[in-house]
Amino acid sequence: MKITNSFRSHFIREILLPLVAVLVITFIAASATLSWATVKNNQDALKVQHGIIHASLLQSAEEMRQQQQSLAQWRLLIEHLQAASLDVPWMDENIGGWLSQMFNHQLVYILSAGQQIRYRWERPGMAANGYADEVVENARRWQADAPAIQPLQRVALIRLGGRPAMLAVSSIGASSDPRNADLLISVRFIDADYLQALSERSHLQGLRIIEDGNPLPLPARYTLRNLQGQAVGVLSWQPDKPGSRMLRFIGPVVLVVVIIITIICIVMIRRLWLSSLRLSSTLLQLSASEAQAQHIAFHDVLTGLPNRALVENRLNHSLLAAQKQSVALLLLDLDRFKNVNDTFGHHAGDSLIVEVANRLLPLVNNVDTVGRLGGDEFVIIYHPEKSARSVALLCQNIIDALNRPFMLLGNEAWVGVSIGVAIAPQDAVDRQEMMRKADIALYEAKHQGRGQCCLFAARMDESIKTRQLMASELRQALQQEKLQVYYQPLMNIDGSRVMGLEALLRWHHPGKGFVPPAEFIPIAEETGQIVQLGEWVLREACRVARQWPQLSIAVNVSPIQFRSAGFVERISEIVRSEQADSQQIELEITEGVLMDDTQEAKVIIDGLRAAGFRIALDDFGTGYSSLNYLSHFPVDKIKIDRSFIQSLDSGENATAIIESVVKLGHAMGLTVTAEGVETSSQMSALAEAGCNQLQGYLFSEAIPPDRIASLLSSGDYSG
Ligand SMILES: Nc1nc2c(ncn2[C@@H]2O[C@@H]3COP(=O)(O)O[C@H]4[C@@H](O)[C@H](n5cnc6c(=O)[nH]c(N)nc65)O[C@@H]4COP(=O)(O)O[C@H]3[C@H]2O)c(=O)[nH]1
Repeated sequence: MKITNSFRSHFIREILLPLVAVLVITFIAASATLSWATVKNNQDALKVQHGIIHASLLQSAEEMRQQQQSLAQWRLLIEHLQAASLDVPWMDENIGGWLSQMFNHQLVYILSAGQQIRYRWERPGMAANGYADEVVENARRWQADAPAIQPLQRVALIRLGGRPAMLAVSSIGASSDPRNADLLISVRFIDADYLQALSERSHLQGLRIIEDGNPLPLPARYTLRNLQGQAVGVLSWQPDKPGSRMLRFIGPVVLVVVIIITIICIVMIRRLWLSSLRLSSTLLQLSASEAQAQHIAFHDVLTGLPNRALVENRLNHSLLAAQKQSVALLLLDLDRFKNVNDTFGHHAGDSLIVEVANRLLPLVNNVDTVGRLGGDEFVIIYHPEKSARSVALLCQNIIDALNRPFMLLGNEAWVGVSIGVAIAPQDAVDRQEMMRKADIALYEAKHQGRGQCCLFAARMDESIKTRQLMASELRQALQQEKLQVYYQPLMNIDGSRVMGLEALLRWHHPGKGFVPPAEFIPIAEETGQIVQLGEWVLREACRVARQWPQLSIAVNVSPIQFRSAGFVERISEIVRSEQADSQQIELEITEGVLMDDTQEAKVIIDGLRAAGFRIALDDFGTGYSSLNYLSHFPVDKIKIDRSFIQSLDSGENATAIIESVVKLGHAMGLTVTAEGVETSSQMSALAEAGCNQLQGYLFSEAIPPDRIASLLSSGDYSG
C-alpha cells in the first residue's frame, strides 16, 4: 500500500501526537499524584512521630516525678533526715541505690534547706565529672522560682556536662513552702538506655542524640528544650515512612500498569494506523470512482466531449461575464448523418461522430467548449475576440472541416453541417434563451439548404412564433374540417382532354384568407401533422376518384408521410375503405424521398406499386435530377418542374434539356408530364419535345370538387 507523505504527517499530527500527549500527561499526573501521596503520607506520619516522641518524653518525665515523689513523702526518709547524723548506708540502700537500680536515675542528691548537699549518690564513674554543682545550681533556681503554697515537684530537661538530661526535683516532706524544704534531686541522662526505653515506648527505631548544629537536613528530629525553651539537645530517629512503603508496594504495580497501557496504546496506534491506511486508500478509491462518475455524468461516453449538462453549466458561467466578453453559442447539426448510419451501420456512425469531434476540437481555443448534445448534434461555446467576424470565420472553418470526406469502413462519406448561432449579450444573456435562439438560427440554416451557417436575427424569432401559431391553427382547421382539397386537371398533350386531376390542399384562413400550401405544408411536416393531413387529402381524393373513374387522381405525398411507419398499409386501407381503385391513384413523391435512404425508399415504392398505386416523381429537375438515379426506382411518371417550363420562353437551353429529359424518360418507359404550362407557346414546345401530359393555368387552376363536373363537361376539355 502506498503511503503518501501528507497521510503520514496527517496521521502523526492528528492522531499520534495527541494520543502520545494524552498518555504522557496521564503518566505525569499519575506519577505526580503518587509522589505527592507518598510525601504527604510521610509528612503526616512524621508529625505523628513527633507527637509520639513528645508524649513519650512527657510520660517519662511524669514517671520520674512519681518515682521521686513516693520517696520525697516517705516518713522514714524524713525521720532519717531529721537525725543529727545521716545514716548513709541506709540512704544508699533505700534512696540512691533504690532510684538507681529501680529507675535508672544516675545522680541522686538531697539538698538541705540550708542549701548544703546532705546526701549524694552518683553512679560509679560519674562522681569525677563534677555534675553536682551544676545540678544543685538548677535545683536552687527552680526552688527559688517555685510558688510558696505547694510542694515543689518539677521534672525538666537540662543540659548537663554537654549532654541532655532529665532533672527531677521534689521538696521533701509536707511543708507548704518548698523554699525552706529539703530537696530530693535526681538526674537521668538521655543516654542509650534512656533512648532504648523511649524507643520501646514510642516504637520508633534508631533513636539517637545528634549535635544540634548538624548541617544535614534530618526530617526526623526533635529538639529537646529546657524550661526556658532553650535547646539542650536534638533527638533524631529513623522515621517511619508509610508513604514510601506504599510507594514501594504500589510503585511496581503502577509501573507494570503503565507498561501494559503503553503496550496497549502502541498496539492500538498500530491498528489505528493500519485501519486509517485502509480507510485512506478506500477513500482514495472512492474519490477516484467519484471523479470517474463525475466525468461520466458530465461527458459524452462516445467522444469524451462535455455533455449537455456540462455545456449548460459552462454556458451559464460564460454568460455571467457576457457583458464584458461576448459569447457565441453554435448549434451544429450534421446534414446527412442518418444516411451514413443507414448505409454503413451504427458502428460507422459512431466513428463518424468521433471523427467530427476530432475535427472540431482544433478549431477552438482552450477557453472554448466543444460539446455533444446527443445524436448528430454538437455545440460550441465560443468566446470571439472580434465579435461576429470571428464567429463567421469559425463557422466557415467548421463547414470546411466537415465538408471534407470521412473514411468509414474503407468508403468515403460526405456529411456536411448546418450551424445556428446566437451571440450574447446582443441576442440573449440567459442560457435557455441562447439555446432557443441558436436553435431557431439552426432551423433557418437547415431551411436555407444544407451546409449553411445562420446567425440569429430577430425576424427568425418572429417567424418561429408565427409558425407555432400557424401550426396550432392548422391543427384546429383539420379537426374542424375547415380545409379543402382542390383539383387541377392534367391534360393530354394538345390540351383537349382531361386525363387526370391533381389533388391540392387549400386552407382559407378566417383572418388571413387563402394561405398557400408552400407556407403551411412545411409547418405540418415539422409538427408531424402532415401524416394526418395527407391521409385526409387521400380520403377526399378517393371520393373524387370514385366519382370519375376514367380519371387518374394524383395526390402529393410528403417525405415525412412517406417514411412514417406503416405508410403503405395505411394508405392501402384508406383506399380500400373509401372503395376506390388504387390503380386510379397516382402518388407524387419528390426526389428528396429517394435520396435520403435509397434502400428503404425502394422497399416502400415496391410496396406501393404492389398495392396498385402508380408513382410520379414530382418537381423533377429541382433536386439532383439524376436520371441514372431513376433507373433504381420503379416510378411511372416524371413531372418536369415548372421552373423549366417557364424558362422555355427565355432560351433554347431549356428546350434542349426538356427534350433530353423526355427522351430518357421515354426510354425508361415513363410518362412525362410538364407542370406550370401557362402559354400556348410553352404547350407547343412541350408537344414538340414529346411530353405526354400538361398541367398549368393555361388550362385551369385548381378548382373545388363541385366544379369538376362543369370542367369536364365544358366543350374545351371533353376531348
Ligand atoms: N405559377 C404557376 N403555378 C402553377 C401552375 N399550375 C399549377 N401551379 C401550382 O403548382 C403547384 C403544383 O403542385 P406541386 O408541384 O405538387 O406543389 C405543391 C405540393 O408540393 C404542395 N402541396 C399541395 N397540396 C398538398 C397536399 O395535399 N399534400 C402535400 N404533401 N403537399 C401538397 O404544395 C405545393 C404548392 O401547391 P400549390 O400552391 O397548390 O401549387 C400547385 C399549383 O397550384 C401554373 O401554370 N403556374
